[in-house]
Amino acid sequence: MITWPPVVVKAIETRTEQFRHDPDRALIGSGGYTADDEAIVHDAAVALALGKNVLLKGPTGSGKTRLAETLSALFGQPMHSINCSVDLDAEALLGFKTIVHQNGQAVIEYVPGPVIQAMTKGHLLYIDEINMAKPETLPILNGVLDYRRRLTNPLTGEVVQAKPTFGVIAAVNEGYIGTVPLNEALKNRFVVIDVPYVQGATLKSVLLAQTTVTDEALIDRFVALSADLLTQVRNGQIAEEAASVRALLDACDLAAYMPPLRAIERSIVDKLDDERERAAVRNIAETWFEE
Ligand SMILES: Nc1ncnc2c1ncn2[C@@H]1O[C@H](COP(=O)(O)OP(=O)(O)OP(=O)(O)O)[C@@H](O)[C@H]1O
Repeated sequence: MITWPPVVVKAIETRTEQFRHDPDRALIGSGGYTADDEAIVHDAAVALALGKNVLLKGPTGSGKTRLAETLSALFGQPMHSINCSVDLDAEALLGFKTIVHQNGQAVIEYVPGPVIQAMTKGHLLYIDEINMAKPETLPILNGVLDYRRRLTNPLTGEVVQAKPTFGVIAAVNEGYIGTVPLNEALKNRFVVIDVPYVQGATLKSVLLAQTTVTDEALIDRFVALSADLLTQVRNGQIAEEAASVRALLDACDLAAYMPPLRAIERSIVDKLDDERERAAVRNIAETWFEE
């Protein structure tokens, strides 16, 4: 159980009340992030309550999105999402103009994008894969992340000032062996929270909660497999996605219907390109599961 400091308790109470009847309530996260270290959730919540931008840093499938959803659920605050590797242009962030017909007349209407919506409604904004943002997108994001919380919307010419509860959570796939580094000026605007793969008893509880497998002995072997895979990742022997919790959840789910080694082949091995890495994962899996 996390003991929340008063600043978080107050933010939870006021925001839960503020967004109780919000038309975007469907955008409130579902929660469910389980931490090895409670400081992860605690510190991220404190930073958000203080109006700071939070950067979740961790390898693929480590629960960053799940953690953002959990923070949204904690504060009872709707969250709008953008993915910088998909939502590449300004339109995807800020919105677009369209022609609508009103009383037989064609009028141009502005449809606000997720950044503008989150700012004007005081919601949370989740920016996934922020390190993949294109150089031309960065000025928009810099303005939003700035302490002034203000931007000039090029589509309307309006200066948009964010409501006080507006908060930004960003995520970057920066793992144990490093990926695309984040631009320093951008990183500087965040409080950074590391989100590593959970292990041991925490991983077991995640697998029990999110897969259909109920056989604890089988789950224990998957947890042991994960620990071994992670050691090999840290040694630089295999790619880090091989130790992804997401891939492990897939393997567990499949293992309810097929031999575990086949489930591991489909969920983990077949995602790796390098034959040496594939063999390494197979070898580790064979120490825990029989043909
Ligand atoms: N600590 C955790 N607690 C609860 N669920 C977790 C945890 N870690 C991983 N998961 C589960 O693993 C899957 C992947 O998690 P999620 O999508 O949040 O990862 P991510 O870090 O955002 O991945 P990516 O960087 O690829 O976008 C989800 O099904 C999520 O529920």
